Amino acid sequence: MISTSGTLPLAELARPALEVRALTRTYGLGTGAVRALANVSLAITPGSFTAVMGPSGSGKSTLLSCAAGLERPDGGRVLIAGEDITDWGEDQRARFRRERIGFIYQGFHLMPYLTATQNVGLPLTLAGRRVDHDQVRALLTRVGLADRARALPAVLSGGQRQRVAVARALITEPAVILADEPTGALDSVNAHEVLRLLRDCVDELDRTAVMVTHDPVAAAAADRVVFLVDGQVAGAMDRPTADAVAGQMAHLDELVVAS
Ligand SMILES: Nc1ncnc2c1ncn2[C@@H]1O[C@H](COP(=O)(O)OP(=O)(O)OP(=O)(O)O)[C@@H](O)[C@H]1O
Repeated sequence: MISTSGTLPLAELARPALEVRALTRTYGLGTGAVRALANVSLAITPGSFTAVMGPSGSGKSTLLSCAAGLERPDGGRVLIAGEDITDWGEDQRARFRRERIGFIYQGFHLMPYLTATQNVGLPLTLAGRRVDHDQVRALLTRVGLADRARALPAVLSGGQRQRVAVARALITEPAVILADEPTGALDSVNAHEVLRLLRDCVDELDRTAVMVTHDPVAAAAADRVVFLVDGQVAGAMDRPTADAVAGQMAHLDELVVAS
């Protein structure tokens, strides 16, 4: 789905923000080998919000890790904004990751000794780029934390910490934001707020987001849900509702049989 603001340049609209082609990832060898991903292909449209769901062990985290270049697939390709990162060395992938991918984790992963402002600016600092303090202030305002700019994570609530993490994920204007269970550690009010922020990132800032979640309510914030079962894409749902997603999750085995 394309953002309603329609401000993305045509060239960017034409190519996926993230594409994985025939991705395969196996852990271990011989009889103990586990096939975490088996021939997974996905193309994520710029300016869209995609949820990835599936049972425990279905390959969701492995998919995000491969998409981010944290892990190398055994087979297949990973392209971010048209750049094929599959064969790059670790240093090149790490640099690219810092600049072009925004991460949001279930456990926030903020630096405990840095203020909210410093945490938001950290990806730029690590990339050796100047931190634009007006941009950091604007992002903290967007996530509703303008008055907590100097706070350390320890004095922020879980919801506030995750909102700092959302601002941090946006600072480099990444090609794609990858969120692994971003609401998993939050109560429903804070979860709702974080989902609203992710939605706004897509609708108002033309960002692209891919979120792994177990929660049908969270998945319903996305434009599309992709279902994984046993390391394979087992179906997708556009314009999901929480009830429809929950219904589909209850029948995933049938989807695999049908696919
Ligand atoms: N480093 C690893 N070494 C061995 N096996 C692994 C490793 N990482 C993942 N696996 C296996 O690969 C499969 C997919 O794991 P993955 O973590 O991607 O699933 P998931 O859908 O994210 O699960 P969950 O919802 O429980 O987080 C599982 O069978 C898992 O045990």
